[in-house]
Amino acid sequence: MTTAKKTPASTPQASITPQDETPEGTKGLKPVISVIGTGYLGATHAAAMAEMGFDTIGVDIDPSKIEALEAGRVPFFEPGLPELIVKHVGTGRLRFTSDLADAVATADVHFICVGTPQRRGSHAANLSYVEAATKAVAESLSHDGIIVGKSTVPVGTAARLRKLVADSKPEGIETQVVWNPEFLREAHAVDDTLRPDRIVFGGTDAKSEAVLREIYAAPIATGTPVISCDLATAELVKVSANAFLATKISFINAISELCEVAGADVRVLADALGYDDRIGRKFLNAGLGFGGGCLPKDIRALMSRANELGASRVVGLMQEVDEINMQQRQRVIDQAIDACGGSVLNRKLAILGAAFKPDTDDVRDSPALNVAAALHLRGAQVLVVDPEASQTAQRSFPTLSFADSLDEAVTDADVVLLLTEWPVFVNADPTHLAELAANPVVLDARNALDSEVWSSAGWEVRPLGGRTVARQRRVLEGAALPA
Ligand SMILES: NC(=O)c1ccc[n+]([C@@H]2O[C@H](COP(=O)([O-])OP(=O)(O)OC[C@H]3O[C@@H](n4cnc5c(N)ncnc54)[C@H](O)[C@@H]3O)[C@@H](O)[C@H]2O)c1
Ligand SMILES: O=c1ccn([C@@H]2O[C@H](COP(=O)(O)OP(=O)(O)O[C@H]3O[C@H](CO)[C@@H](O)[C@H](O)[C@H]3O)[C@@H](O)[C@H]2O)c(=O)[nH]1
Repeated sequence: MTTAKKTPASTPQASITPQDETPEGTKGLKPVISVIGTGYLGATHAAAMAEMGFDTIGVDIDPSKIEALEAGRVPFFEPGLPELIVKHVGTGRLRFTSDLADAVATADVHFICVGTPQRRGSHAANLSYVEAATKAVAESLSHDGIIVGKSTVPVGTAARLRKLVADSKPEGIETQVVWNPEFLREAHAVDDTLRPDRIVFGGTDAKSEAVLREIYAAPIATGTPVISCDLATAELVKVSANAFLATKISFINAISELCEVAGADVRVLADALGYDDRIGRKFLNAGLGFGGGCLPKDIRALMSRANELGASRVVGLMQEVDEINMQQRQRVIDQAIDACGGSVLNRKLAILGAAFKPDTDDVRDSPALNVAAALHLRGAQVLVVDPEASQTAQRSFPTLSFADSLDEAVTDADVVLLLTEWPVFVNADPTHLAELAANPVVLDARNALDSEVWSSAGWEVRPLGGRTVARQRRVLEGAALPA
């Protein structure tokens, strides 16, 4: 390690430390940082490290990603990231390479940001990328350094990686594997990285703790809590956070089903729950449910790992959360069939949204595309529109048809399905769209439309788990609730 000048005497215990208790020990040369894997997480982390003042080298095995990033182009859509990358490629503080050995030889702290997708044919996480990247870093070490895992991994992974590193590193080189899980959300990645809610360090000793505190000095100085704990706790904090968020969404979706049959309005209910600050309103939007590259695979990896470790209650809980989530997709498919009078065969369906959520082009496990593909397979003429994700969606679902504009998608549609609540859809002029559609029926699978406004413009609005305006009026006028 080229940077730490002084080593504090004691190893920190699990703690939440306020900003002004940063340990001594890293004053001097700034550590140079390598970031292994420059996808959604790694590219953002590398840019944020440069923004925090560190010379940073991003590494990826995908040469097309490196070529794009070196030229200041971000190979995916993430608001604010291109500006940050261009800025720091420009300042010379940030560079990208396919040469991992060169990056590791230059850097002191190596962040592992490669993917941990769901393993084929299993709920478990595929750890082959993390293992390969960590081993490659260990083998390439030419001076002491710290290996910092950021990828989301099942509990116990980091301890195994420590052994792998010990077996792979050159003789005489000192290194340590610690875990620093990442909580950024796509579409808010830059802000979440520069201004995180909390920072978790797992398995640090005094020296690595001091180096990490120096790296995160800027957010720590603004009061961001730092939680230092053992490796297993750090790994589990990350997975538990995603499990809790997924549970919150499936909870409200289960309640939405009850709202639908009882004639209640899930949006009003969620607002009322949200006023209780023990509950909070966030992640209580009922609808098509969660997708993306994190929540679905992380709850499944948790189920798999908990099962291995014999923690059966977590397995049961996550199984239910997953089932409720997947059932939401089926509910929308059933509603579309119902809205078409019993069959979607040869009916024209406008699908608004392909990304797993707004403000991203990520279509990994996208509920919208899942529904679009299922309806396409049932013989519907499906036309998908998305402001940013058409290209990524087309690559994953080449048999689906894509429109260039909202108007094109809605023209002559028998039913419109709002599946991803992009503002450009939610704020569209319903009067204009009603003139284009063959049938002004909209399935609001994200409960995002103003049903009064759309109804006034002539649309029949069918929300998922809420009441239609007509139904609200009937209820207000004293009509009996459905049995
Ligand atoms: N996407 C998010 O919002 C987010 C947020 C927090 C945590 N995470 C976690 O971060 C990890 C990465 O997720 P992501 O969404 O960025 O995935 P991603 O697929 O977008 O990026 C992973 C990158 O790693 C590269 N890679 C694979 N093996 C490599 C190797 N040996 N050397 C160098 N590069 C290699 C791939 O080419 C790819 O570019 C996952 O564990 C994920 O769960 C993701
Ligand atoms: O009330 C809500 C909120 C979200 N969603 C859906 O939930 C999914 C996930 O949304 P979000 O969590 O915003 O997106 P991600 O970018 O996948 O971020 C999650 O996954 C990341 C990767 O682990 C973590 O770092 C983040 O903290 C965690 O929020 C999306 O399909 C949303 O449409 C709902 O259905 N209802």
